[in-house]
Amino acid sequence: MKNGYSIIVNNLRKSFGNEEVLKDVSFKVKYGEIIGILGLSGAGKTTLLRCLIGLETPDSGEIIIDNKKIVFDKNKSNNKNQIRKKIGMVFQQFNLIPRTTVLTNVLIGRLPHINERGIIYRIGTYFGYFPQKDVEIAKNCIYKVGLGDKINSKVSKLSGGQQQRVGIARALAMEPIVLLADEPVSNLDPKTSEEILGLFKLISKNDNISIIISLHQLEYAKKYCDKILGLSNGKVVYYGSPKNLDEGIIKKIYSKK
Ligand SMILES: Nc1ncnc2c1ncn2[C@@H]1O[C@H](COP(=O)(O)OP(=O)(O)OP(=O)(O)O)[C@@H](O)[C@H]1O
Repeated sequence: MKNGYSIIVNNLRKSFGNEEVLKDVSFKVKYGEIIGILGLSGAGKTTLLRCLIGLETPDSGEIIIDNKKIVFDKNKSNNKNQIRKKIGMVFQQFNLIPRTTVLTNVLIGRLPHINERGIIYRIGTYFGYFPQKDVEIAKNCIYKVGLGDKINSKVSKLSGGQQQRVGIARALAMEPIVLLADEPVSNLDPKTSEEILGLFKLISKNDNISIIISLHQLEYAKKYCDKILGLSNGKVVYYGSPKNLDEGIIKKIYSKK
């Protein structure tokens, strides 16, 4: 089991035009830790997650994932794709292919690994052929999220909570060391939201995967996260245990300034 930090972020800055959205953001995440990002709408939560997965290029600062620094410079050798394979993403809108089966959706999470094996494998997946080894990994992930009886069901026939479980299984099929989830429960009712957050917690502990979740509900963050990252106007105003969150800190997180 890996110890130490899966992600280290140092002095990250990101602007869009004249608006500086991330202002000197620094934090470290241990393997197996679950982090909740809290902040007002527009605080920079999504931008931070997008920087971590390489969808946005920071203006300056450092991101180290699994002890490897991400190279942002377009002119230098780019290791972004290698790093990206270590990070799975779970979306608010699930981002699944509704007319296909749970298994097919989860197998998509295997593509970065399969494509790496060469053009023949890549063509195979295009025609729906997936190596048995990858099918087994995908099935295991489906069992892990509690959908063992739905492997061949169409995603469109599943409830919202079940669809989000498929999204989690697809991210797990990448065999990541970090899972990022951007408001993964905003489209779910309270009971289902808690089930999904409970599943994240279980995965982080059982599989030693770090999970970073942006959340709008303070109560959920307190109940399910090991640490809270409070972002206000692009700045980290709190990083620590939910136990130490007091009224003053909560006010700071949810203030505009
Ligand atoms: N691609 C972009 N181009 C220009 N501005 C952007 C872009 N992406 C985000 N922004 C701006 O950056 C700021 C932070 O946005 P971000 O989506 O990161 O906030 P958030 O905390 O995730 O908000 P929410 O809780 O509403 O999702 C906002 O002012 C937003 O308009």
